[in-house]
Amino acid sequence: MKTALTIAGSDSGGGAGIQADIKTFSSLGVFGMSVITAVTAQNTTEVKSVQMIDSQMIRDQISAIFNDIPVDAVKIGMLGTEENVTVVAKELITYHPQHIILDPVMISKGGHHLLQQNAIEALKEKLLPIVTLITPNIPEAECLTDSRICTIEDMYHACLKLKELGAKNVLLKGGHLEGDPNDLFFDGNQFTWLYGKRIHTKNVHGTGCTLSSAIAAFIAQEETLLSAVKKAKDYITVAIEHSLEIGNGHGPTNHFFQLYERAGLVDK
Ligand SMILES: Nc1ncnc2c1ncn2[C@@H]1O[C@H](COP(=O)(O)OP(=O)(O)OP(=O)(O)O)[C@@H](O)[C@H]1O
Ligand SMILES: Cc1ncc(COP(=O)(O)O)c(N)n1
Repeated sequence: MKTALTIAGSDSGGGAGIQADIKTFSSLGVFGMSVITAVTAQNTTEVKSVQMIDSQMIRDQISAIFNDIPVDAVKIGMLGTEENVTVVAKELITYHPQHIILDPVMISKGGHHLLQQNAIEALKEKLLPIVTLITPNIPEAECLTDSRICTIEDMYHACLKLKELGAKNVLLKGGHLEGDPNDLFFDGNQFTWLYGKRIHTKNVHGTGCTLSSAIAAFIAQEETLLSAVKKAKDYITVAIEHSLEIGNGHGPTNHFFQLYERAGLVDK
């Protein structure tokens, strides 16, 4: 069985972070493992508090896994602090997994900062150049490239700027712009649009986490990067289409639907 590792924060509400990642891995038939970087007290309406895990513990979790279990793909989500960014980059250079997908999580849907300001430079310098793919949303790409992204043209420019910063492949998610959520994939040479249709729902908690984990799961199963990205876009679209009315705020996406579908329990 193929394996995937998520290095991310825990979401007690179960919709984003480690919990969304592991659900995605399982739903896509990949054995999931986790390195927890932070514990958040969170639900569908807010992040109440955050406790960072110290960097020695993060190092220990990473080495425990890599010294025993083959890792076919890594997904990185919330890292929180500069220290965590540095230790994760250092360990990944040591263990050198073949595929690393970086979702540069900065701010939660509710506006809570999940990455300290002084960690952004470290993420750009130490992590961005060593990953296979970075999957920023529009505000994250604006922060990383120090530019405004309002139009399609701006999206192309942001991808080129991320390449200048050392990114090998970019998936710039367009969900935060008006209109349909079209994402732009750039492999350093060619641009490919992944077109979406906006689903009108408030239940979009953890969509970025789910998308990046699905990419990791497909890459672990030996899809090409472009194919993994396309299949992951289909996965998140269905997961949002069937998202769950759980909690009073932004509810989670639905990973179980895929399992029901595979088992022939529902019609597509
Ligand atoms: N309402 C929607 N309908 C259909 N697709 C959507 C919708 N919102 C987002 N998407 C898609 O979901 C994926 C995740 O994008 P999004 O921009 O929500 O990421 P994000 O902001 O990083 O998510 P999060 O921070 O919630 O984890 C992208 O492929 C995006 O196009
Ligand atoms: C632990 C953790 N990781 C990531 C997110 C981003 O998800 P969202 O933007 O939907 O709040 C989150 N809220 N919590």
